Amino acid sequence: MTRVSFPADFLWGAATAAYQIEGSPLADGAGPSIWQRFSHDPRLMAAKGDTGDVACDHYNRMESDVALMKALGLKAYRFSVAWGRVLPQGTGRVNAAGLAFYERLVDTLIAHDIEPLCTLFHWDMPAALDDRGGWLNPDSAEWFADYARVMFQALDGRVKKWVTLNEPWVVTDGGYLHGALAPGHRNMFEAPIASHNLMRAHGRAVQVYREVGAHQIGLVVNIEPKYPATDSAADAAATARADAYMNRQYLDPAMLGTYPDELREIFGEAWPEWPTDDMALIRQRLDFVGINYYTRNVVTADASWPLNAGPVRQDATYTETGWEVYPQGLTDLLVWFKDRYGDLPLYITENGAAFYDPPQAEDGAVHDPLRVSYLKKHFAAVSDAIAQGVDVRGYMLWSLFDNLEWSLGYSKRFGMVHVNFATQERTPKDSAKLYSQVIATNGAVL
Ligand SMILES: CO[C@H](O)c1c[n+]2c([nH]1)[C@H](O)[C@@H](O)[C@H](O)[C@H]2CO
Repeated sequence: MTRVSFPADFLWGAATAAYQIEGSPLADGAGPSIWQRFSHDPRLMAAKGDTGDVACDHYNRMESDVALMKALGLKAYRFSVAWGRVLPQGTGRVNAAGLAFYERLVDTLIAHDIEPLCTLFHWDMPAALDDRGGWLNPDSAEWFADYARVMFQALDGRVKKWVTLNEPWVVTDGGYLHGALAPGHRNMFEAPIASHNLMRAHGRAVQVYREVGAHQIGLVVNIEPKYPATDSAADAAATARADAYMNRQYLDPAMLGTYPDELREIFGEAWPEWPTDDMALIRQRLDFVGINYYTRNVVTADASWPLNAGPVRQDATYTETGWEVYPQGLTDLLVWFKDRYGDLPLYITENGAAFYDPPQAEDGAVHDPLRVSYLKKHFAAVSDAIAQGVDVRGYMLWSLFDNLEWSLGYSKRFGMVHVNFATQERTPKDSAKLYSQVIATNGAVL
């Protein structure tokens, strides 16, 4: 590992998402999202009773939360917009009060010299659009384009880095194939359709941005590098299937205008023949790509697992969400991206870990040594990739706050700032104190 170093203007920040932190999901005329429905349905929600009704109460605490971001020294803050706050029915009438919250958030960030990075879609589709088929409806691309236009026209200039979608793979795999996430479908024929329409929506939003925007726009994908358990041909094929399904299924169309060949084998009769025009729509020039990295997967051929590709547990530290701590995977995937797709600017738009933290701070402190260790190793991994010529421009720690970890509820704490959900008290953990030093010294403290 070479000495840790970062470019002088490296953008150090933190990330959150609307439904995970805001609370007040129906306030001021907002329309419900599919996550409002899903989290209130005990048949669907794994952590029954955990909803986004309050979360971190950020909707009511925004100003003090931004002041806390400033105190931590953040240079940037990646947030998402709840589509249904701005367009309660998903299309049509704009809810001025809902849009005003995001204008206040952006203005407050700028007043504190914190750059806003805005994600348009972080999983919380308006329920009214789900009633019209959601991402299964081909009209969803235009619904999203219209919503994006509203946001661009309201905030572009104050927001200079836009993200269309957060992790289309998770939306598709979790929401349409395995049912663990909203809207909770379990249908192999639906998954490719939802996935393709998500990517069409991404393409349309970028086209709209090129009409009305003046700054930068990108896509955020989760990448989980896949490593064969052995050098056998069967494990190599299983690894290629897993990589195609999770990683290349989204970057190849966005960057190359093609789907990986393995997808036809994986989905079989459930894989449609896509119109060529769609592939041209999806492949839009991007100003950056955001990479969400948490862990890797070691793969072996195993017919008892989807894709005939099963995970092989390693002799390593694992997080509360069952993810191996493997910082080398971040370096490897960044070099892989550059080699496969070229020298596009990249941001680490999410990286972090859930380890056990107590529900309450003790003596005003929360000691999280495992997270401190995780973060130090992953900062170094980013530095190693930069040293190998990868154009990484910034890092957004996941997450600023402990928050609603989707269907897992509040039990999985990813925050560098502890939240006591009984009192809403915020307490910077030791990891936040480390991060402040890393930001202040641009990594020299590592
Ligand atoms: C498969 O893991 C993904 O990379 C991933 C991990 N995470 C995510 N995506 C989401 O973008 C966040 O909303 C989650 O809270 C966060 C932690 O689970």
